[in-house]
Amino acid sequence: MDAELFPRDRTEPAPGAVHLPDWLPPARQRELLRACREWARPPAGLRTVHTPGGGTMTARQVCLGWHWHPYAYARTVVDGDGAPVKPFPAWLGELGRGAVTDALGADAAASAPYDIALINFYDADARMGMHRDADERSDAPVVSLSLGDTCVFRFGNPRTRTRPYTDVELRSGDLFVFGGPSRLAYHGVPRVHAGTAPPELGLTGRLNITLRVSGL
Ligand SMILES: O=C(O)CCC(=O)C(=O)O
Ligand SMILES: [Fe+2]
Repeated sequence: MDAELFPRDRTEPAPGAVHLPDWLPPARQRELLRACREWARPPAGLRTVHTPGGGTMTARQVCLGWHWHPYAYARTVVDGDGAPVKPFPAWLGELGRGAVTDALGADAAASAPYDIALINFYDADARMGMHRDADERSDAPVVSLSLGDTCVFRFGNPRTRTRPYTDVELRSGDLFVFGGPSRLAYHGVPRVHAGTAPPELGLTGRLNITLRVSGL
């Protein structure tokens, strides 16, 4: 990673979509990583996701609160070991509210509590195609936290998978929030930069945690 003379700035790549670099201090990153490692254990642990068209997602996933499977939510791991999904902890909801307040202001913080976490683990070859987070029944902003390796996060528009989009570099500790007119924007992860995680974190690869309000 190149050294930097100036801190990275907050940016708004699309209306309602905000990138806050270095939002999570190193100690909170380590705490969140420790929690992710617990959540990834079976039952209802980290799994490979298969899509109805016969595809396999390269990022492996574990869910809290509600289990996402293409393209719906359930209370048990219906496409895996069948176990009940792990509970969504209150402290993660507080983190989500704080994130939305910092990114979009207190008025944007959802009245309904955050109750879903999708945790994706990317190894060096993993990526995620352009998609919308459209299986929730709430227009509350999606909160995305990144740990470990830096990635290219492609953030687009609600109409098409293609341009216009902006490529944002998401590093360990970065926050990205998308709500309002960008809540249903297409986004994806075309690339992970292997070996770029902060060495003191102790993670090989990348974790992304998205927090959502189910409305279910
Ligand atoms: O890994 C990321 O940064 C994005 C993850 C994502 O888009 C999702 O879980 O729906
Ligand atoms: Fe997504």
